[in-house]
Amino acid sequence: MSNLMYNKMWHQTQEALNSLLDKESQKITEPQSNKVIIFQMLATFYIKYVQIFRSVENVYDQIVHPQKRILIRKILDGVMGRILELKNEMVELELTEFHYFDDILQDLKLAPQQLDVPIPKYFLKERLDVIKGREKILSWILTNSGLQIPQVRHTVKSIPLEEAVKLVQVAERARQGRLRALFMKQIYLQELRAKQMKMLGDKVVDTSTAALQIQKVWRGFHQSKKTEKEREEEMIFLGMNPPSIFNEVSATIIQAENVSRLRNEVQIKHEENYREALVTIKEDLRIMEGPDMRESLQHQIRQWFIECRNLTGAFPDYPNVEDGGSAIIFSNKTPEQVIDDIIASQEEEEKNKKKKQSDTEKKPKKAKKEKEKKEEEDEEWKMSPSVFLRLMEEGNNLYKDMWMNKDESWNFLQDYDPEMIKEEKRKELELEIRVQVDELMRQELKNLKLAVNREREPPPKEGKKGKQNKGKAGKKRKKEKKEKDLTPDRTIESLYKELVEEGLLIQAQKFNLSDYIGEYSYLGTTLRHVSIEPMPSLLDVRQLITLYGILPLGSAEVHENAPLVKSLLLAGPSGVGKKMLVHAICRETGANLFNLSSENIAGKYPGKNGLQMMLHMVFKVARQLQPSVVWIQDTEKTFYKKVPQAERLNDPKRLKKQLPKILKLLKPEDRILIIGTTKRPFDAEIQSLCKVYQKIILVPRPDYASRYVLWKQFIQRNGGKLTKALNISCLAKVTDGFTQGDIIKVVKDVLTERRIRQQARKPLTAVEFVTVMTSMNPVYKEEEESFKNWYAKTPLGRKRLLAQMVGGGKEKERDKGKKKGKKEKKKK
Ligand SMILES: Nc1ncnc2c1ncn2[C@@H]1O[C@H](COP(=O)(O)OP(=O)(O)OP(=O)(O)O)[C@@H](O)[C@H]1O
Repeated sequence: MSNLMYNKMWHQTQEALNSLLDKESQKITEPQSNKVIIFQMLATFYIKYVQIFRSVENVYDQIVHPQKRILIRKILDGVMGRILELKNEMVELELTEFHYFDDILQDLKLAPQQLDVPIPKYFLKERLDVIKGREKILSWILTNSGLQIPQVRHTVKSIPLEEAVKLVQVAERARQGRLRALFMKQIYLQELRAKQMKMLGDKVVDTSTAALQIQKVWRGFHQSKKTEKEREEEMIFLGMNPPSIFNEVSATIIQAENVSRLRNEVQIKHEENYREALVTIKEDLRIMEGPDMRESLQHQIRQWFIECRNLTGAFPDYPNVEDGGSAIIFSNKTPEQVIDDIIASQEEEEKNKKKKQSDTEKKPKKAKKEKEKKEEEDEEWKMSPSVFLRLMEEGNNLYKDMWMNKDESWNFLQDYDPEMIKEEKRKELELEIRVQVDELMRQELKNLKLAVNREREPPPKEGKKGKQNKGKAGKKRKKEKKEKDLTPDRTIESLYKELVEEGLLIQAQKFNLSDYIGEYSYLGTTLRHVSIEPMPSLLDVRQLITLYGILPLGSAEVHENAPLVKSLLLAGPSGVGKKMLVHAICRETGANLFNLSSENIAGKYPGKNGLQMMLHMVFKVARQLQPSVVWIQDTEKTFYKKVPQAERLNDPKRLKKQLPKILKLLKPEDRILIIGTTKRPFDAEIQSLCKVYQKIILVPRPDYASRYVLWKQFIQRNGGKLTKALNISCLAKVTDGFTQGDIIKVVKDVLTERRIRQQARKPLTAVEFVTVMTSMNPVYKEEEESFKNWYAKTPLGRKRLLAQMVGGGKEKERDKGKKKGKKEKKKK
């Protein structure tokens, strides 16, 4: 697409954002008490923000104007953060991590695919060099230390020469044998035909009957082929079968991809031009306008000296550098105003002191009143204050002021706008020159005072300042003491190397989140209406991973200001893709992957001090080279109720006491996520487990729809061909209870190289897969139930159960609320 098109897209998105911001600011102030209406409102905002996010992300990825990109990035981060804030609101309101919007999607005429939260491409694109460099270093260390996992390759075995000759001989004789057999067959057939001719030659042949016979057979054959073809065409026409070009990538898409790649190159070039221009334009301005600026500043300040003396009879005191120098005088204020301001601020300080004293006396009474107020407010729901709304509003205002009506007819190539840089740099330059001028003028004032008034400068109050500084430094030192650096003399590189060699820092596998296949749950809301808690679909899980894992790790702005998620627990049966999701998070954000699984740390860094050193090293490197993921596989072992005899030697509970301490030390600016995965959460002490893991995601086994997609994709990826003989729907139905891991294994077992070659003659059938699958164990209902029961004991699960029990008629109310809403809509 062209520059014009992307500009148009941006303007449209801004318009949509503007109206959404207006609506939100109206709704936020209205207190609400009906939970159904609140949820509908939150969900609608959420969906609309996701739409805006999708298009802003696309625009940011493709627009080439460097100054526009700075603003769009700001808005993009704002929208991302707002989505997370709204999600958090919904979780607190509905007391569940999974939300279903199918009814709202229907109202808004949107497809479920449009609700997919995209992963901004800039997460990787803007750090590509760093990530690639780190990958290289990692694999270099791994190969040097002999830890590199051998890549799955067909190894070539060397054999002795004699054996090799024998092999070639056998193959050659077989080839000759096959040729000879073919030759013999031809001779035999020739002889047979000759014999038959001899026998027939005696009979009188009726050529017309023979022709008729041949015609009959041929016409039958021809017609059957034709009918088959027509039937196929009809099925395609009716949309029952995909057209033959369905799987081919069209030329238009290839061209579009090329164009977007080219645009990325232009983007980088414009970015470089812009960065160069920032320096050159400033230097030019310094040469061209600097002297004038300096003179006019000096003139202004001198004027101020004289005016002040005329008004007050004495020269003024020059403002300190810490107060902003002469800049505070000329911020559209007269000297009297400045003096008045100083007097007013002194009075205010005294008032504040008095207030504080009286406050401490009144505090108990106030606290009581506040409590009562809070209780009242609790009944009426109000949106929590948002950081990102302000950010988006700032961005939106900037857009309106600068870009909305800008004439860009001169800028066909969409390179930087020099005038805007000049404006920005002029301010910077003025500030710089002002500092120099202040220094000069301070001296001049001193001389003036000496010459005219014979005054002497009062000595600077060093004593006070010195004391203040000391106090501050003292406080800081106290804070620093809390986080002791156990490795002050070591470089990050050496720590990194050691962690890799110890197997604590591992290479993330190359999985993208889009590789995690699944289908949407289309019945979520319907099931909830009839009081059945739907099992989340795989794509719901994928969505949560994006929201809680990828977006905050990818963007520092979002991580610092959005509701903070420090730890995440993925619980589910074996083979549902928990490991895959962890690797995908690292892959999508370019994060380092630390493996602190109990099996991996067993025997490493022994003793209490050793453990502390290990954790210190891991989190020091994780912090410095953020974003990072700290993965604890089979995390239930860390929180075992009772350690099994066989595992006692490993001391799996080593991390139990340390984890809460580590979590406390993680600050919003540390982009580190602790992820635990478990297939047996019921073996762990639930309280301590839930204390460590802030968010718990139950990863389910695939439902019918997901299994259908999984079978199809896995078979195709492994070289299988889908024909009418292979009934995927039947396969998906029969394999209820089996996980993705099982399905992959079966597909790989069935689709051997030989079987793939045979497909042309012998198409694949469902029975082949089912036969292999019978030897596997599915996830039994009991296991699934125990997962659900366990989840009901987690804090969020318990809260939800309680809420359901308290508001037994909640679902009815919901229906009523919905009906009410619909009626109101109709009235309108
Ligand atoms: N939704 C999915 N789409 C595609 N592949 C998947 C999906 N889910 C799982 N897989 C594949 O299934 C296999 C098993 O997944 P994985 O090892 O991540 O499961 P797990 O839940 O961590 O198992 P365990 O608990 O036994 O360690 C992997 O090869 C993974 O790539």
